[in-house]
Amino acid sequence: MLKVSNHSVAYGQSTIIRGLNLDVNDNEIVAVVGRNGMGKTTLMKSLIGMTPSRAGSVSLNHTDLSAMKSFQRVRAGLGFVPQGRMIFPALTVRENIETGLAAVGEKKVPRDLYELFPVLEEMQHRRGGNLSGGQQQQLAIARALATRPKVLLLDEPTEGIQPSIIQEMARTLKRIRDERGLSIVVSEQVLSFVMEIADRILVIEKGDIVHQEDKEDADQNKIASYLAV
Ligand SMILES: Nc1ncnc2c1ncn2[C@@H]1O[C@H](COP(=O)(O)OP(=O)(O)OP(=O)(O)O)[C@@H](O)[C@H]1O
Repeated sequence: MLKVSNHSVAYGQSTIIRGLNLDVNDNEIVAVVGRNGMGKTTLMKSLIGMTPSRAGSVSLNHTDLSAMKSFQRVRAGLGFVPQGRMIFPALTVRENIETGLAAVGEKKVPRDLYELFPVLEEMQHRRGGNLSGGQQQQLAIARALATRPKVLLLDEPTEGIQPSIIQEMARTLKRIRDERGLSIVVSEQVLSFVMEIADRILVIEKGDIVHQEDKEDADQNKIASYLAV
Protein backbone atom coordinates (compact mmCIF):
# COMPACT_ATOMS: atom_id res chain seq x y z
CA MET A 1 0.00 0.00 0.00
CA LEU A 2 2.16 2.92 1.27
CA LYS A 3 5.90 2.48 0.86
CA VAL A 4 8.42 4.99 2.16
CA SER A 5 12.04 4.27 1.28
CA ASN A 6 15.24 5.94 2.44
CA HIS A 7 13.20 9.07 3.19
CA SER A 8 15.16 12.13 4.35
CA VAL A 9 13.95 15.61 5.22
CA ALA A 10 16.01 18.63 6.29
CA TYR A 11 15.36 22.21 7.30
CA GLY A 12 18.41 24.09 5.99
CA GLN A 13 21.48 22.39 7.43
CA SER A 14 19.63 20.31 10.00
CA THR A 15 18.48 16.88 8.91
CA ILE A 16 15.28 15.91 10.72
CA ILE A 17 14.26 12.63 9.02
CA ARG A 18 17.19 10.33 8.30
CA GLY A 19 16.84 7.61 5.69
CA LEU A 20 13.55 6.38 7.15
CA ASN A 21 11.83 3.26 5.77
CA LEU A 22 8.17 2.48 6.34
CA ASP A 23 5.78 -0.01 4.77
CA VAL A 24 2.09 0.17 5.54
CA ASN A 25 -0.10 -2.76 4.54
CA ASP A 26 -3.68 -2.72 3.25
CA ASN A 27 -6.14 -2.14 6.11
CA GLU A 28 -3.37 -1.72 8.62
CA ILE A 29 -3.20 0.90 11.39
CA VAL A 30 0.37 1.92 12.13
CA ALA A 31 1.23 4.23 15.02
CA VAL A 32 4.46 6.25 14.97
CA VAL A 33 5.27 7.16 18.56
CA GLY A 34 7.97 9.45 19.86
CA ARG A 35 8.68 12.33 22.18
CA ASN A 36 8.32 15.99 21.23
CA GLY A 37 10.77 17.07 18.57
CA MET A 38 11.64 13.57 17.32
CA GLY A 39 10.28 14.33 13.84
CA LYS A 40 6.70 13.03 13.81
CA THR A 41 5.18 16.19 12.35
CA THR A 42 8.02 16.60 9.86
CA LEU A 43 7.46 13.01 8.71
CA MET A 44 3.71 13.50 8.29
CA LYS A 45 4.07 16.83 6.48
CA SER A 46 6.65 15.39 4.14
CA LEU A 47 4.47 12.37 3.31
CA ILE A 48 1.62 14.67 2.28
CA GLY A 49 4.04 16.93 0.39
CA MET A 50 3.83 20.05 2.58
CA THR A 51 7.52 19.80 3.43
CA PRO A 52 9.93 18.75 0.66
CA SER A 53 12.06 15.66 1.10
CA ARG A 54 15.79 15.65 0.39
CA ALA A 55 16.11 12.02 -0.62
CA GLY A 56 14.21 8.78 -0.94
CA SER A 57 10.76 7.96 -2.26
CA VAL A 58 7.13 7.74 -1.21
CA SER A 59 4.81 5.52 -3.22
CA LEU A 60 1.20 4.46 -2.93
CA ASN A 61 0.14 1.23 -4.63
CA HIS A 62 3.28 1.43 -6.79
CA THR A 63 2.56 5.03 -7.89
CA ASP A 64 5.54 7.22 -7.07
CA LEU A 65 4.31 10.32 -5.23
CA SER A 66 7.75 11.80 -4.59
CA ALA A 67 7.57 14.55 -7.22
CA MET A 68 3.90 15.36 -6.58
CA LYS A 69 2.50 18.43 -4.81
CA SER A 70 0.12 17.98 -1.89
CA PHE A 71 -3.10 18.25 -3.91
CA GLN A 72 -1.81 15.63 -6.34
CA ARG A 73 -0.94 13.29 -3.44
CA VAL A 74 -4.48 13.80 -2.14
CA ARG A 75 -5.89 12.91 -5.55
CA ALA A 76 -3.63 9.86 -5.61
CA GLY A 77 -5.15 8.65 -2.33
CA LEU A 78 -3.54 10.26 0.72
CA GLY A 79 -5.66 12.08 3.31
CA PHE A 80 -4.21 14.29 6.06
CA VAL A 81 -5.46 15.39 9.47
CA PRO A 82 -2.85 17.90 10.66
CA GLN A 83 -1.70 18.50 14.20
CA GLY A 84 -3.98 21.12 15.77
CA ARG A 85 -6.67 20.14 13.23
CA MET A 86 -6.32 23.39 11.25
CA ILE A 87 -9.97 23.78 10.48
CA PHE A 88 -11.07 27.15 9.11
CA PRO A 89 -12.71 28.87 12.11
CA ALA A 90 -14.68 31.44 10.12
CA LEU A 91 -16.13 28.90 7.65
CA THR A 92 -19.16 26.80 8.51
CA VAL A 93 -18.85 23.09 9.19
CA ARG A 94 -20.21 22.31 5.74
CA GLU A 95 -17.85 24.77 4.06
CA ASN A 96 -14.92 23.22 5.89
CA ILE A 97 -15.81 19.79 4.51
CA GLU A 98 -16.30 21.33 1.07
CA THR A 99 -12.69 22.56 1.09
CA GLY A 100 -11.73 18.87 1.17
CA LEU A 101 -14.11 18.06 -1.66
CA ALA A 102 -12.59 20.78 -3.84
CA ALA A 103 -9.36 18.78 -4.06
CA VAL A 104 -11.15 16.02 -5.95
CA GLY A 105 -13.56 18.24 -7.92
CA GLU A 106 -16.76 17.27 -6.08
CA LYS A 107 -19.32 19.67 -4.60
CA LYS A 108 -21.84 17.90 -2.40
CA VAL A 109 -20.92 16.55 1.01
CA PRO A 110 -21.38 12.75 0.80
CA ARG A 111 -24.15 11.44 3.08
CA ASP A 112 -21.93 8.80 4.60
CA LEU A 113 -19.75 11.48 6.23
CA TYR A 114 -22.72 12.83 8.14
CA GLU A 115 -23.75 9.27 9.03
CA LEU A 116 -20.27 8.75 10.46
CA PHE A 117 -20.36 12.05 12.36
CA PRO A 118 -24.03 12.99 12.98
CA VAL A 119 -23.01 15.98 15.09
CA LEU A 120 -21.49 17.57 11.99
CA GLU A 121 -24.83 17.40 10.19
CA GLU A 122 -26.58 18.99 13.16
CA MET A 123 -23.95 21.73 13.20
CA GLN A 124 -23.39 22.10 9.48
CA HIS A 125 -24.28 25.82 9.48
CA ARG A 126 -22.22 26.70 12.59
CA ARG A 127 -18.80 28.24 12.24
CA GLY A 128 -15.96 25.76 12.71
CA GLY A 129 -14.39 27.99 15.36
CA ASN A 130 -17.44 27.52 17.60
CA LEU A 131 -17.06 23.73 17.83
CA SER A 132 -15.46 21.95 20.78
CA GLY A 133 -12.02 20.38 20.36
CA GLY A 134 -13.50 16.91 19.89
CA GLN A 135 -16.02 18.17 17.34
CA GLN A 136 -13.28 20.02 15.47
CA GLN A 137 -11.32 16.78 15.34
CA GLN A 138 -14.35 15.01 13.84
CA LEU A 139 -14.59 17.85 11.30
CA ALA A 140 -10.90 17.55 10.39
CA ILE A 141 -11.31 13.78 9.91
CA ALA A 142 -14.48 14.27 7.82
CA ARG A 143 -12.68 16.84 5.66
CA ALA A 144 -9.83 14.39 5.07
CA LEU A 145 -12.25 11.52 4.30
CA ALA A 146 -14.16 13.66 1.79
CA THR A 147 -11.52 12.83 -0.82
CA ARG A 148 -11.93 9.06 -0.19
CA PRO A 149 -8.29 8.40 0.74
CA LYS A 150 -6.67 4.97 0.64
CA VAL A 151 -4.29 6.00 3.41
CA LEU A 152 -5.28 8.44 6.16
CA LEU A 153 -2.44 10.27 7.92
CA LEU A 154 -3.18 11.75 11.35
CA ASP A 155 -0.67 13.88 13.25
CA GLU A 156 -1.13 13.69 17.04
CA PRO A 157 -4.95 13.56 16.91
CA THR A 158 -5.39 13.31 20.69
CA GLU A 159 -3.59 16.60 21.37
CA GLY A 160 -5.97 18.97 23.15
CA ILE A 161 -8.75 16.36 23.28
CA GLN A 162 -10.46 15.47 26.56
CA PRO A 163 -9.38 12.05 27.88
CA SER A 164 -13.00 10.85 27.91
CA ILE A 165 -13.24 11.35 24.14
CA ILE A 166 -9.90 9.77 23.24
CA GLN A 167 -11.15 6.16 23.45
CA GLU A 168 -14.21 7.10 21.38
CA MET A 169 -11.90 8.58 18.75
CA ALA A 170 -9.92 5.33 18.62
CA ARG A 171 -13.12 3.34 18.09
CA THR A 172 -14.30 5.70 15.36
CA LEU A 173 -11.00 5.47 13.50
CA LYS A 174 -11.05 1.66 13.67
CA ARG A 175 -14.62 1.70 12.36
CA ILE A 176 -13.51 3.96 9.50
CA ARG A 177 -10.71 1.53 8.69
CA ASP A 178 -13.09 -1.45 8.75
CA GLU A 179 -15.91 0.16 6.77
CA ARG A 180 -13.80 1.98 4.21
CA GLY A 181 -11.00 -0.53 3.90
CA LEU A 182 -8.28 2.08 4.23
CA SER A 183 -4.96 2.16 6.03
CA ILE A 184 -4.08 4.63 8.77
CA VAL A 185 -0.75 6.11 9.85
CA VAL A 186 -1.05 8.01 13.11
CA SER A 187 1.66 9.84 15.03
CA GLU A 188 1.09 9.91 18.79
CA GLN A 189 2.46 10.30 22.27
CA VAL A 190 -0.53 8.97 24.21
CA LEU A 191 0.24 5.30 24.79
CA SER A 192 -3.27 4.24 25.87
CA PHE A 193 -4.64 5.54 22.56
CA VAL A 194 -1.88 3.81 20.63
CA MET A 195 -2.58 0.47 22.38
CA GLU A 196 -6.27 0.85 21.56
CA ILE A 197 -5.88 1.68 17.91
CA ALA A 198 -2.64 0.33 16.42
CA ASP A 199 -1.90 -2.99 14.73
CA ARG A 200 1.79 -2.09 14.68
CA ILE A 201 3.78 0.39 16.73
CA LEU A 202 6.92 2.13 15.48
CA VAL A 203 9.13 4.28 17.67
CA ILE A 204 10.74 7.33 16.07
CA GLU A 205 13.85 8.88 17.59
CA LYS A 206 15.87 11.67 15.99
CA GLY A 207 14.16 11.11 12.68
CA ASP A 208 14.50 7.36 12.30
CA ILE A 209 12.54 4.27 13.33
CA VAL A 210 14.51 2.72 16.18
CA HIS A 211 12.08 0.06 17.37
CA GLN A 212 8.90 -1.64 16.17
CA GLU A 213 6.50 -4.30 17.40
CA ASP A 214 3.14 -5.73 16.56
CA LYS A 215 0.56 -4.56 19.09
CA GLU A 216 -0.20 -8.17 20.07
CA ASP A 217 3.35 -8.71 21.35
CA ALA A 218 4.00 -5.13 22.40
CA ASP A 219 5.98 -4.55 25.55
CA GLN A 220 4.20 -1.44 26.86
CA ASN A 221 6.91 -0.66 29.38
CA LYS A 222 9.53 -0.62 26.68
CA ILE A 223 7.49 1.68 24.45
CA ALA A 224 6.73 3.90 27.45
CA SER A 225 10.46 4.16 28.14
CA TYR A 226 10.97 5.71 24.70
CA LEU A 227 8.30 8.28 25.52
CA ALA A 228 9.68 9.15 28.95
CA VAL A 229 11.44 12.50 29.07
N1 LIG B 1 10.11 24.76 9.98
C1 LIG B 1 11.14 24.31 10.69
N2 LIG B 1 12.37 24.85 10.56
C2 LIG B 1 13.42 24.38 11.26
N3 LIG B 1 13.37 23.37 12.16
C3 LIG B 1 12.16 22.81 12.34
C4 LIG B 1 10.99 23.24 11.64
N4 LIG B 1 9.95 22.47 12.06
C5 LIG B 1 10.44 21.60 12.96
N5 LIG B 1 11.76 21.80 13.14
C6 LIG B 1 12.64 21.03 14.03
O1 LIG B 1 12.59 19.69 13.61
C7 LIG B 1 12.62 18.81 14.73
C8 LIG B 1 11.47 17.86 14.66
O2 LIG B 1 10.25 18.59 14.83
P1 LIG B 1 8.82 17.92 14.63
O3 LIG B 1 7.80 19.00 14.80
O4 LIG B 1 8.79 17.16 13.37
O5 LIG B 1 8.77 16.91 15.86
P2 LIG B 1 7.55 16.18 16.53
O6 LIG B 1 8.06 14.82 16.88
O7 LIG B 1 6.35 16.26 15.67
O8 LIG B 1 7.33 17.03 17.82
P3 LIG B 1 5.97 17.59 18.46
O9 LIG B 1 5.40 16.44 19.18
O10 LIG B 1 6.47 18.67 19.37
O11 LIG B 1 5.12 18.10 17.36
C9 LIG B 1 12.66 19.70 15.97
O12 LIG B 1 13.98 19.82 16.39
C10 LIG B 1 12.14 21.02 15.46
O13 LIG B 1 12.68 22.09 16.20
